[in-house]
Amino acid sequence: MGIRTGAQYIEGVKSRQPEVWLGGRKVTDVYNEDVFRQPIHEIANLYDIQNDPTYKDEITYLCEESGERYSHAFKVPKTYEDLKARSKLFEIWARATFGLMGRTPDFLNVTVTSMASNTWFLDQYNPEWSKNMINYYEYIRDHDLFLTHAIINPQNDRSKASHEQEEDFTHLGVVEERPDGIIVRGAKMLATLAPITDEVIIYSFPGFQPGDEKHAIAFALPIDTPGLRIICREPMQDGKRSVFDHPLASRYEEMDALLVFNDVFVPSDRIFINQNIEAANLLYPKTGIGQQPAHQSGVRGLIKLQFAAEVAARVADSIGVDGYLNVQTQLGELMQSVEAIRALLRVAEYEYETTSQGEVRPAGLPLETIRGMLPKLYPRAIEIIQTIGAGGLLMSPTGADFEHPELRADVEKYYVGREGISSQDRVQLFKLAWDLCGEAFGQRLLQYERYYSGDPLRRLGRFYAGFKRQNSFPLVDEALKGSRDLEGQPTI
Ligand SMILES: Cc1cc2nc3c(=O)[nH]c(=O)nc-3n(C[C@H](O)[C@H](O)[C@H](O)COP(=O)(O)OP(=O)(O)OC[C@H]3O[C@@H](n4cnc5c(N)ncnc54)[C@H](O)[C@@H]3O)c2cc1C
Ligand SMILES: O=C(O)Cc1ccc(O)c(O)c1
Repeated sequence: MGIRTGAQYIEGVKSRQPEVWLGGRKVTDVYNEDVFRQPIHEIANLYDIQNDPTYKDEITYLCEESGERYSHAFKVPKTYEDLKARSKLFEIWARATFGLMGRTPDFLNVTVTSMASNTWFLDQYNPEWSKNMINYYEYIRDHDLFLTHAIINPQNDRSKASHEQEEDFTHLGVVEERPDGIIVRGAKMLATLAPITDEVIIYSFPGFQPGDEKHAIAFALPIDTPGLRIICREPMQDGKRSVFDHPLASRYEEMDALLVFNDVFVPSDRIFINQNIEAANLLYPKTGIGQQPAHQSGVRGLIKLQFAAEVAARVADSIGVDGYLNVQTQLGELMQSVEAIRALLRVAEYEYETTSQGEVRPAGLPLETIRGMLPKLYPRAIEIIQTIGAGGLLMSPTGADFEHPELRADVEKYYVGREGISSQDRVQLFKLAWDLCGEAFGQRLLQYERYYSGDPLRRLGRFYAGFKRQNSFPLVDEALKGSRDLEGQPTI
């Protein structure tokens, strides 16, 4: 079939009946649920963009073998140009949501592409698993599917392994093996956008310990598989808030959910890892499934940071405070943050690595540096918007106030900005800024940037340890040589 349109994606959503729970209620019609309506349309827009002649040739490719057109997310990058083509896809899609939606279809599509182009890894354990992975990749590519994923065990007792949790099968695991598949029970988190996706893929960040065998699994299923329950967090919007009052929150909320598997059957051909701790723990570090989606996160994160920086600058300009040195230094800091991430991204792409399988990946060091820096730079950007907007962020009247004949004159007078900025312009800008830096919606966006790639603290610690393994800090040896005499003795 090849690339889908927005309408085809929506048809898919309407055709399914996943078991979705929202605020103590079972959702019977996902498409017509207020909270999901706008996000569904934002995702549909992305599918439409790939059919738009302005972008089509840039972000999709014609496969010679099948004669079909697929998204660049499904092309295994073999050259720098392939990597750049992917980067363009990430950028065009991220711009469409200002980088505020992180788990758009490209994220997991590149992950699965990466799994399928590294089946040497699964082959070591079971050739059936790698065959299943290749078939699954072709299936989602041919149908252009949208996946959610849950790779973290629920946050119960982090000081204990999965098999040591108070109750058995709190963490997802295999309860029964059958000739034609496995039955799984337990929970996994944190499946962003789950209710409006086509499929779910389960794998794990490393961390399984001896005794966790039954939990060490990877598989994929249709999102409406019987027994799979999607428990949504409390929505931050009701789906009815006005675009004037909440220009971002009313459009880009990504729902997050806990997935509960109530004895769900996984057919053999959808199993990628079955009860193998080593395979489950090494899948992430040994294949490209860290680096390739991190490329998407880097490009998207850059757009989001740039957006936040622009909002800060426009807020400052609109109230005439960007001539003050303290405000200028904060804005300058933000512009430099954006430049730093942009430069790292370019280095990651330009200094790409080629694996022994011929797959091209963005360079690890600059990519990991982005992962380390964004969880600090984005919260700082939000803090700067809060600092510059100050009390004004809390003062905005509503769209309804503008429309009320008794109030109109007041709101048009008392909310004006510097010369040339009308009351409505300023209020709209401040509402947008508040969605980003004050609303629960904005706090989630911040939490996303901190945690989407795992715990940033442990990541940074691992980064240093890995850096040390590969670097002997030779400059210090060079410098120390200078303080020794010709016989190598210290000069005092
Ligand atoms: C908005 C949002 C969307 C997300 N979307 C997805 C998604 O779509 N799919 C998905 O699979 N995941 C998703 N994630 C989950 C994300 O992968 C996890 O939040 C992340 O891996 C961190 O795990 P945790 O939240 O369980 O934190 P924990 O691991 O429980 O950490 C909690 C705290 O304890 C500390 N801590 C815990 N264990 C240790 C340890 N061993 N040593 C030292 N300190 C420790 C941490 O530093 C942290 O401060 C999302 C997260 C967020 C916030
Ligand atoms: O390591 C990375 O940054 C890539 C990544 C992040 C979060 C995920 O959930 C995931 O599957 C992959």
